[in-house]
Amino acid sequence: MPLSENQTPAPNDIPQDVDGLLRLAAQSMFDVLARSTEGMMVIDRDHRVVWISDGYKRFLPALGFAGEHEFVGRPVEDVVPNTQMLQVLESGKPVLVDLLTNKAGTFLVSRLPLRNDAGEVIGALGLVLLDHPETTMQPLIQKFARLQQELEDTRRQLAAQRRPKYTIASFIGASPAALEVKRQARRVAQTDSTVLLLGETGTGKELLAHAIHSASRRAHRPLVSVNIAAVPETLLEAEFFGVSPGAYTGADRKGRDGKFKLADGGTLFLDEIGDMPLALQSKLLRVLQEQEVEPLGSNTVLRVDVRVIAATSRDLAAMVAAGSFRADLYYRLNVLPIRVPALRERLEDIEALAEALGEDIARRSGMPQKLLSPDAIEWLMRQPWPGNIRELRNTLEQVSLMSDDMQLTAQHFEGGAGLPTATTTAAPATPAPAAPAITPAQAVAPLPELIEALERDAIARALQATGGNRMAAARLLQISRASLYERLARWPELEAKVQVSGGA
Ligand SMILES: Nc1ncnc2c1ncn2[C@@H]1O[C@H](COP(=O)(O)OP(=O)(O)OP(=O)(O)O)[C@@H](O)[C@H]1O
Repeated sequence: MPLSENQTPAPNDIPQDVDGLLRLAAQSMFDVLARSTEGMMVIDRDHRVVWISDGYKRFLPALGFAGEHEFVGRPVEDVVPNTQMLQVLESGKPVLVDLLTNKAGTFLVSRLPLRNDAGEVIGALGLVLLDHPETTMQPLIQKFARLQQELEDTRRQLAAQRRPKYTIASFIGASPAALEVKRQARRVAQTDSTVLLLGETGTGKELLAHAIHSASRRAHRPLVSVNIAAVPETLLEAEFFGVSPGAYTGADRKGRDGKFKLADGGTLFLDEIGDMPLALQSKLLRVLQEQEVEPLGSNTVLRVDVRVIAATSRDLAAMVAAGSFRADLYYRLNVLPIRVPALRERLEDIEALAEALGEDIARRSGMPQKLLSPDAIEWLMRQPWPGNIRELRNTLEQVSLMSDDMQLTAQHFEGGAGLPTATTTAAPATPAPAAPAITPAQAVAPLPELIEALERDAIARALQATGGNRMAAARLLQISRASLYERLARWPELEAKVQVSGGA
């Protein structure tokens, strides 16, 4: 029915020949492209060149052809080196932008499949969008090159940070106990098994983990560390296994690789494994057994090749007995245990350690290295060092910085700040009895008061031993960081002993 003048046609009624319009659009587009691009060609389903545009003809001499008659009619792969037109014929998928380089130059090209009404691929269309894109696309290429350079620099910096800081020779000491540790470290470095480093705080477990990694076949791959005690429990799972894109909104929207993925091909150092929450222990066990991780919010698994070195200052066997550490994980970790001796078990190493630590302190502070008199060495050997080498280092650093003298004697240490936690006259085999926290006069007092005095005193000593480092002090006391913080809040006078930066 004809429309009256003031009637607007409903979209469905458009009395147009849509097919005809589309054909026209295709034809116009073809003509525009044939004229405005650098060149165009069509091949049939037998990959023969059936047509080239006028623009394309100027490439023929560079491709080695005198004229169109030598080129058209021949298989495209015979006349255009490196062509990818056959792949488009085979896959039926367009390649919208690609770079093609051959003896005629480098070109920015597009390739589109041509289909008949039944949808079958009956040929392909090739477009040369830009001739010598290296000059025409210079600004874009420069920007791309700059971004690539920045990415490369960042990768290099990250690799440098992940490079092992220590080798086995960095573990100073020639005592039988130290030599035995180094022998075991060298031996386990040859294997790919899980290593468990057991020892008190500050004995050099982290140093050994780096050393084992750098002596292993994985040395050229990353060493990634996670201090389990330092990561809030709620974030640990994402930290370990990563987050798949879209699992969360906000900062993690794009997804994030977990430490296992980052350590792929290398080593993962799990410090303070004893602080691992029970729920995560079973997941860690699965990863150790299967070498597969499942990022949060994803239902695919990633294969990883990671060697785990775990460390703890806690008594894992006792934790297993108490039910706070899974027995199966403990056995899995305990394949190659190395017990790192306390400093008081290898007092003969103190001189060499003090020398090496003194050199490092001087280098870092920019001041000349101080000499230690024989009586200073003897004094150092008489201390119990509950904070081990970290405590020895803190003491040396504080006494060196407090004095202008070039030689440090026992007197400097006896009167200096940062004294070790207890002084005895004979070299002890076990920690020396500390000065009593409770005097005889207080000895008969309400039990809660006595316990509180003992606790306060123990915390003060631990903070002193660790140079005010709260995390190390909590480890030394074998209490959680949270309970140390709670006690520090209760006894503000102890806060004065906390390092400004070492609170961790
Ligand atoms: N044998 C050693 N030779 C030289 N320096 C050492 C040695 N052992 C430890 N150190 C130094 O002592 C400090 C503490 O060592 P490290 O962090 O490896 O101990 P840790 O056992 O991992 O301690 P924590 O359990 O508290 O994390 C570091 O500065 C380390 O370089």
